[in-house]
Amino acid sequence: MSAPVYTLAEGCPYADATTAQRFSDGSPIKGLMLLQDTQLIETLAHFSRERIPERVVHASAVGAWGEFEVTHDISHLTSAKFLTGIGKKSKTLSRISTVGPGAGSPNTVRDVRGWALKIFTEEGNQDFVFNDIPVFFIRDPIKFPSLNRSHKRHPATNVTDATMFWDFHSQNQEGIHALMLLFSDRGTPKSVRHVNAYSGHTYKMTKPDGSFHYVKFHFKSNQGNDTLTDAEATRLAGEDPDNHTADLYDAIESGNFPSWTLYIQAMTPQQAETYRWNVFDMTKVWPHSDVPLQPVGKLTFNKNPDNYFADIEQAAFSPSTMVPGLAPSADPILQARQFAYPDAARYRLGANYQQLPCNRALCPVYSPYQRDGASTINGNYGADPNYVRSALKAVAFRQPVADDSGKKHHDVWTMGCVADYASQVTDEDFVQARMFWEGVLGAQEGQKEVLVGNVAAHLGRAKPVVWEATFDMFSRIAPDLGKAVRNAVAGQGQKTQV
Ligand code: HEM
Repeated sequence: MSAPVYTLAEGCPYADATTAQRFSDGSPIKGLMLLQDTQLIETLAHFSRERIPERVVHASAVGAWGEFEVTHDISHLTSAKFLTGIGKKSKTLSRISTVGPGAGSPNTVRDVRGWALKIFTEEGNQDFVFNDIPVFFIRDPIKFPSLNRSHKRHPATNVTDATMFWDFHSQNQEGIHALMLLFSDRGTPKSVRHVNAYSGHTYKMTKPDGSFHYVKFHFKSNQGNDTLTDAEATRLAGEDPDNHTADLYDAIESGNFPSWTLYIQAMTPQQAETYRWNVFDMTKVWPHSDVPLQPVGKLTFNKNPDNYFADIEQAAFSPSTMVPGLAPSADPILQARQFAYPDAARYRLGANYQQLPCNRALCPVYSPYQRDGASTINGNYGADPNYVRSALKAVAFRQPVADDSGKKHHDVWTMGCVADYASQVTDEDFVQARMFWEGVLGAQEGQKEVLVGNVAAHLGRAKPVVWEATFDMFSRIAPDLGKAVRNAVAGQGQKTQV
């Protein structure tokens, strides 16, 4: 292959990429630089603009291209075409991230993993913006900035701060189930190939007749849900901070393609009405014994990005990006997220971020009432009318969804009044955390001690002023847990006993 001819960014060939033009008498040490030196000026000016705003959360990540294949028919639940027809395949783009730390931070820190997936379907893009734990720390969206600030850096010291972390969580105890998962070894996954991903939220699967089911999504790793111990994760963070990034890249490069099985849990609206837990409360799971998992399809990562910045940093995922057949539920966190992600993408990438190659739908896009703006690269719909209902050019529309009584009952809001609302914590919020403590960790030799040790190591770095409230919070799960955390913090360095 012949070598590419170097040019400036406007395409003009240039003699040497290392020269600078200067005015001199030939002396090696004397000379003045010239403003006409376009190569030097463009090189320096572009360098200062290489960074775009980092994601305010989930800044550090790894990504891959892939494929989703339908393995089980669920056309009785949804009209979404990418889920209809066994064997149907769609191209995908994924981005798996830590949440709190900034870009370039060690991969193995104790944190939730974000798990974003874009499925390029014949009906437009379907984004799943999930986490590797099935519950969330809050259920009131206004708390989201506070939650994340408490996990990040202190405003004065700029150091991550255990006191802020436990102060937030001991005063907002609805997150106890998520905390239990975070401080088990699931908070330190072995690699991104070994994490599961969960919608957490309840979504809706809809049919054109207006009927629907409530669903939760689960992507289970076919590599197994494997973890590191706290000590292994800490060692890797120092010795091999890019460990997860390199692991995924190398696996894909060597043809060892990781895969996940997609399952759903589905409930009718009537079942949701009488279910023990509010299906719009993201701090609760639906135990599999209540609502069994149904297999749907297989996701495989099969291609590394050609360029990280172009494919992964510029990728924009949003829970609001949904194809016909899927819809948001009334979960307040999910509702808030419908706004937050496109808003963040416009700030980070500009008004036309959907036109970037990594985000561009593969099916035809005709959105002529959204045009112009910085970096318009889609032809801008030429001379087509830029206003609605023009008689000059016919535009076809999707058939509206019929209204049936089931839909009316859950989606038509005829009574009520505007009121300020904040959820309150009750004993019921500790039930599932207790099920995890007794049923899951209790069934695995030594895992209760692991969780207590992980909590104590972190809480021990916080100021004592937040300890009592935190011990009390863990006692609400089980008195032995609260006592064990108290003893472990008091006796840091001694062996943990539960
Ligand atoms: C009120 C609640 C939430 C708000 C306001 C919120 C907001 C945000 C924002 C602003 C970003 C950065 C987006 C960007 O710059 O492109 C982000 C990223 C992300 N969020 Fe959330 N978030 C919320 C809850 C959640 C929940 C519950 C999950 C998982 C179930 C989640 C998963 C993610 C993931 C995976 C990313 C990274 C997306 C990517 O890779 O580009 N978030 N969130």
